[in-house]
Amino acid sequence: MSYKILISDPLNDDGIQPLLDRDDMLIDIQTDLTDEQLLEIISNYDALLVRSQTQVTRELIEKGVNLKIIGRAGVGVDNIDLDAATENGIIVVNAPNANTNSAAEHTMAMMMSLSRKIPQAYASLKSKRWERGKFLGTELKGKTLGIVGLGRIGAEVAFRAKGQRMNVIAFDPFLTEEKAEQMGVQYGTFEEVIQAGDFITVHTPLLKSTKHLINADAFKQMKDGVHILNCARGGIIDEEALYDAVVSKKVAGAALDVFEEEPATDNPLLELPEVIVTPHLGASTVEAQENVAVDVSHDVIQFLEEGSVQNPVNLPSVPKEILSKIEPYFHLAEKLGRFLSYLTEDVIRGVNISYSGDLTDVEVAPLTRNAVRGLLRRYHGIHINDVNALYLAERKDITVNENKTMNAKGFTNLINIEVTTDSGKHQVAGTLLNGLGARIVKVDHYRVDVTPEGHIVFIYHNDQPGVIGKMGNLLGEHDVNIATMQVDRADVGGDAVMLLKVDKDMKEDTLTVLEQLEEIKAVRTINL
Ligand SMILES: NC(=O)c1ccc[n+]([C@@H]2O[C@H](COP(=O)([O-])OP(=O)(O)OC[C@H]3O[C@@H](n4cnc5c(N)ncnc54)[C@H](O)[C@@H]3O)[C@@H](O)[C@H]2O)c1
Ligand SMILES: O=C(O)CC[C@@H](O)C(=O)O
Repeated sequence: MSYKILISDPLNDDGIQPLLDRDDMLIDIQTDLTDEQLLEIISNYDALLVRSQTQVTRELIEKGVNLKIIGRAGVGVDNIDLDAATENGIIVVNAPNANTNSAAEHTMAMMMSLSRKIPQAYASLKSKRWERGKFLGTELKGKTLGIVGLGRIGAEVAFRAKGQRMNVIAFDPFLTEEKAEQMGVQYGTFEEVIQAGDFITVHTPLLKSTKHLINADAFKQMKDGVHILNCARGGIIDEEALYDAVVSKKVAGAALDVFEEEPATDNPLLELPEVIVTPHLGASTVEAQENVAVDVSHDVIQFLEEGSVQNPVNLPSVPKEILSKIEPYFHLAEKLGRFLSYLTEDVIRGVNISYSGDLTDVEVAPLTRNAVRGLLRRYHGIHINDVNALYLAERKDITVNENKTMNAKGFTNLINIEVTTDSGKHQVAGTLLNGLGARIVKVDHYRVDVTPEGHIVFIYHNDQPGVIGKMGNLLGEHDVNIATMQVDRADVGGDAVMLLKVDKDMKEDTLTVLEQLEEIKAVRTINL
């Protein structure tokens, strides 16, 4: 199997070497494509790798009918329509740790440039002027740095600012007073941080909730002569409000690496001498560019080969040690879901998945995704996967619940899936037997013992003499070879089931003949 990978933004050559080294991956580097050209060719590719230039829109994703993975060589994924990727079952990965250091260093470089007016002084002397009186700076030592967003980069900036002997106060919705104390920073609310800062730097993602977080009202609350930094994302600061605050001298200076619209060559803020700028260079170091490209390349290879990734954006990541514990159950969960999908012909309203025994100790969400994938696979074919399984269930108004119980009914581990339909409930349970692999051990209320693979005929019938022989003869006449047969019943003479493993999928006419037998209530042919 070979894969085609399109790289549509410039990525570091050494970083993509792991991809270039592969004989089974065809790498196409085309960094000058227009949007139209990209739309035309995207269906040829299994993977797309971008930085922040390529706009990965819904239209592009929908045209990318063969796309399986989108890799963002960097942190921010605001150039990728994540909902569209999830809906289309495409995993998005990024490189969240690879440029943290560079972005933090860039923030510090901007802060020092801002405090000592280095860009302005540089421009002045380069135009042959010697203006020593014009560029009076301010020390960082003893000043308060307000950090909004104390994630990876915010925390690195805090650490470096303390090295400059600044006082650091930070706000982040996930920051507790204890954590702040451990990090040696003062804990504050958003208002406390913006009111206390001599310098204020933002390090949040751009979200609906952070768009224009720093707006006219926020500027009003700040100290006079405050310095503002944004090396995170354009749009976190309201640029019009910043412009007014600089002109009115409320803000003494601002350092911006990112802008609401990029490239930002026409931005009015460029006219203001107090505003220093770089063209989105936070991650532009040799090290960061190599790191981000290496990280996404590895995830693309790992995903195409094994179906797992280190840095998923639209799927919760599972730590390696947990993954190794639950991986053996992936197949079982998917097969149980698949088995169940054949038991009911009615619209499924709800799914309840119980995990017991050894499974009570582990994170089971990935198993739930696999079970739902199996359940819906009959209706969505290959278009359903881990990424969109829960989304597609939700779109079909199917409620998915998972729970854990101690009672594994004598097994060391047990997964029980129950579906509710308008006409009733069906359930199937399975286990991993030590050394013997996966087994389905219960279907509805009946005990069975069957490996979840191959062709199965499941028959609901009346418990009465002669049924088994009749069925065997009839299948023989229709050239159906029975590999194994199991029966169980609710009560003597009551409801009963028969589970047959057969060598090949049963033909439609055989099924019709079976269904016409008066002892038979229903027949399900199941292909696992
Ligand atoms: N300039 C560049 O080239 C460059 C390079 C790398 C990253 N970035 C950007 O820097 C930003 C931070 O990246 P990171 O890796 O540290 O991300 P991160 O996810 O580690 O940290 C973001 C933090 O923001 C916090 N947050 C979210 N909403 C908030 C709010 N309303 N108020 C306060 N805090 C809030 C989150 O809780 C989180 O701790 C992102 O926008 C990223 O895209 C820019
Ligand atoms: O690709 C880039 O250089 C931008 C990177 C940066 O903004 C990020 O979010 O990682």
